[in-house]
Amino acid sequence: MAVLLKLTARRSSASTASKSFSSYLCRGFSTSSSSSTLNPETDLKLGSLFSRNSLPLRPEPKDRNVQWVFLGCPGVGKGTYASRLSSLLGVPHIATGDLVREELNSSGPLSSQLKEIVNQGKLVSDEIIISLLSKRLEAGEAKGESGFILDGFPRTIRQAEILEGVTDIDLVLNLRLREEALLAKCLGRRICSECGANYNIACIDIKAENGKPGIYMAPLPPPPHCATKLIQRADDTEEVVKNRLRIYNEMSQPVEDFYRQRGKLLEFELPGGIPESWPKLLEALNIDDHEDKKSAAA
Ligand SMILES: Nc1ncnc2c1ncn2[C@@H]1O[C@H](COP(=O)(O)OP(=O)(O)O)[C@@H](O)[C@H]1O
Repeated sequence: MAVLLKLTARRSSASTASKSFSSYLCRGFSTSSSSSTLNPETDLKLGSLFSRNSLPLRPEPKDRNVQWVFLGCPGVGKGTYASRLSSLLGVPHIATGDLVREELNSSGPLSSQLKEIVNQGKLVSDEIIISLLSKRLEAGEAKGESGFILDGFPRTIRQAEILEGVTDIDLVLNLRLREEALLAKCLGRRICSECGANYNIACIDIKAENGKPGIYMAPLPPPPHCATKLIQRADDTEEVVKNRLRIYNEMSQPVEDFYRQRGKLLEFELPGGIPESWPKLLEALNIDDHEDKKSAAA
């Protein structure tokens, strides 16, 4: 597949490179409550993983794959677009929500604690998220992965600071969608319990009003072999989604500002469903992929 990435990576200044993850982590978490579950042995791994790739070993953009972050409200489609771009660019799509759900469904020690937090729509502690992300990056590194598209991380200023302290993020894409569509999209989300593919049974048709354009998003129905195996995420109920949206709106502004100040934030308003949005997103990202543009609706 012919992909031409024209994006000029915007990198933070080299001075940030000397800040180690551990110093951020220790400083950041030293003031956290006594209920902190910080495990330095595990949590410091994120820093060592990144710092193995950091100055003086920190590679130049031409030597490494993209390091992007996707921000956006629950239901906006971060997972869909991050996953498409990850296939196109050959970098892993790492969604912290998926890492949390894997841990929650395991028989690990955090499972019941996570279930309670996630099913109320609350955020998991920075310590746990960093620990899960560290493990995922370490596993990826062992498989020779390079670059990433992070989806759902960072969600707090502390997470953003930790990430900024240990590696260079080239671009932060902030996906936006009309508020009215978000709840319906979350409630319509379905997952195949067998293959894990994501579908959406909601048909969103918001008429233009008060100068705002209308928006139409067709459902993404499952093929017959998945149709009988669909499940819904336990946190995709109306009450929990409303709570997630409220918490996201509360926490996201400072994270957006953090990246805006560093000149890394790219705002992208979704104009509709995948067929309308995907080619425009590629254009906004300066990515040329003739084949993919043609098959956007696929
Ligand atoms: N970076 C993070 N910080 C804290 N909690 C997180 C983070 N990422 C995921 N979670 C937890 O996992 C849940 C599911 O995340 P995600 O799949 O990204 O959902 P959403 O559709 O709300 O964006 C969140 O509601 C939260 O409890």
